[in-house]
Amino acid sequence: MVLLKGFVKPEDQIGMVCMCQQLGKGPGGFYRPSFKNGAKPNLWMMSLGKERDPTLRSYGPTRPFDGAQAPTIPDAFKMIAQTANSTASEFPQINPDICIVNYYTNSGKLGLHQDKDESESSLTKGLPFISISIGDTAEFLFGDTRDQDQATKINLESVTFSYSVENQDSLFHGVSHVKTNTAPSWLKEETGMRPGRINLTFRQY
Ligand SMILES: O=C(O)CCC(=O)C(=O)O
Ligand SMILES: [Fe+2]
Repeated sequence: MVLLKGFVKPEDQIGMVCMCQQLGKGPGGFYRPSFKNGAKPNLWMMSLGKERDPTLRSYGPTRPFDGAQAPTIPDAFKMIAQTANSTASEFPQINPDICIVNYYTNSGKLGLHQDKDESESSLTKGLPFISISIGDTAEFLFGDTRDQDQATKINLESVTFSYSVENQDSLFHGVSHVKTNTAPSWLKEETGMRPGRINLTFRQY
């Protein structure tokens, strides 16, 4: 995993938040998913490019509960993700066709999991996910097992990182909590963003 601290410039963070606010209110916008175990964490989700079904753990053109199509990934988003990808030069370059946008309220969290819903070919090639975090800082956990106590813990501020997912060796990761009132004040002033954190993961199916 590579962590590029402060990689996304403030004006780009502001632009991304405004675009997420706009897309989030439209068709295919933010909704509160339920997960396989029935959990409904304080998390809102929106899929761009392809629609991800977190219950079935698969992708499709539309989402089952309202038939909405996933909005297109804005070119500006792709450009930022691809620049991060080429900066982390140890990873192969991806052409993202999926972007999962998560909005965590201050009580939001995401249990340790592996991302394995992408195509066999993407997973066997070990293509990276490019992850961008904006807003309040999160405590991010990662490790080789689902055991939270053994996981490494890092703070993800408004930064970006990428991690490689490989078929047999896929990283467990999750968000234990979001730290209240840690977002940069200019972000709130410029966007009116509510307390919480936005995370975008760019993936190639
Ligand atoms: O919010 C994060 O940093 C992680 C998001 C994530 O793991 C996912 O959407 O699969
Ligand atoms: Fe994930």
